[in-house]
Amino acid sequence: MLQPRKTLTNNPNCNLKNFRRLLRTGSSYGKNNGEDDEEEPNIRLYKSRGQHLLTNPRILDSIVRTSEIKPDDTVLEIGPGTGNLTLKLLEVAKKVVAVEVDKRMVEILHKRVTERGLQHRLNVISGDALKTEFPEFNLVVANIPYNISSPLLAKLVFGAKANPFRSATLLLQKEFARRLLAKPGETEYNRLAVNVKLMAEVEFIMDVSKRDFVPCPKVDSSVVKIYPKSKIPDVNLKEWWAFTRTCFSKKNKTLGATFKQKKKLIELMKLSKVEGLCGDGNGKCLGYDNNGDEECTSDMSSELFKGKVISVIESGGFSDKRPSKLSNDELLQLLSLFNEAGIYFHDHKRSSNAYDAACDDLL
Ligand SMILES: C[S@@+](CC[C@H](N)C(=O)[O-])C[C@H]1O[C@@H](n2cnc3c(N)ncnc32)[C@H](O)[C@@H]1O
Repeated sequence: MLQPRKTLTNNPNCNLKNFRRLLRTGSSYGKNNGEDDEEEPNIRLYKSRGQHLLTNPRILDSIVRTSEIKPDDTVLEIGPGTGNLTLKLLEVAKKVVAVEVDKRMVEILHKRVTERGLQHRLNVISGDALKTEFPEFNLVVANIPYNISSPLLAKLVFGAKANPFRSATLLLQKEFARRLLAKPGETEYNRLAVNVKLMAEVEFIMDVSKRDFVPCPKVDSSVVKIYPKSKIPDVNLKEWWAFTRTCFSKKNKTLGATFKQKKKLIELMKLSKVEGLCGDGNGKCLGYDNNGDEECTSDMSSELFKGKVISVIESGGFSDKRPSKLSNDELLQLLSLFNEAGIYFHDHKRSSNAYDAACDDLL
């Protein structure tokens, strides 16, 4: 069940002067030119739905400017809320497709857009953006609900082949944005960065203060711009996700140490097709007992497999390297060496579509 916020003013960092005005959900912030003065019904905002409305017109304008919208663009907006950003998008785009899960927001949005006579340019989809099949669009601009950042990003960047778009200008939680922007060797560099960088370039645009939202969230935000790559490395994505999950389970451990773990080796051995081993994925002899505790004495498959894995890592000079310091090119090279040796990471018996796997896994 959705838990409404008990109070919207309990954060001392909130700008209370603007807060009162902004309880009328469509109101603008700071200097008002009168355009947004119409009375809006009060609305209870839900934290569980990430309902923090961006209300500073200067930031809204910067986002629109940064997005470089052309007059014939169809913009996808996830979570339009009461339409503060939508109205600005409608001024410059040919069309806006807005996906909003909260029916109350949809109602307010329709009302505000109709009052400005812009309804013919807006297509509102009432539903969950993660479950909705997006109609055609060529640009994304959105202040998204932060609780769906990871799966939504996966849906956009891994879906870009089917749904190509020029760029996505997104307002994200600052820490999340930092991770997306992180380079190998930086503390924030993790699997999310690695997976997104496979498909897209990420550019930092600006930081946004928590005081620019109503209600005021606990965290600051950043705007980033994501550009899907025109040339994507030729790699099996499911295999890539499973491989990066293994590598980044302990991102600061050396790969030599990670791949010597008995449990990890057993998992890999079940999925791999390495010649000369009896543990060939048929569940017969895996070299260890079912718990992975006791070594099987009937054959030396597990030892052979371990030797194979180690020789692959050594052949590429990866034994002492740590995933947190590897570039995507290096990771791709290692995965390719593994696959060439018949060592696989993805469980092909696990049925999942590409998005589901990415959404489960991206972080
Ligand atoms: C951070 S608010 C942004 C509102 C507005 N764009 C703004 O900038 O003021 C996020 C919006 O996303 C909506 N939302 C939350 N989860 C959603 C989902 N799964 N699919 C679509 N919209 C969602 C919320 O109801 C809310 O209106």
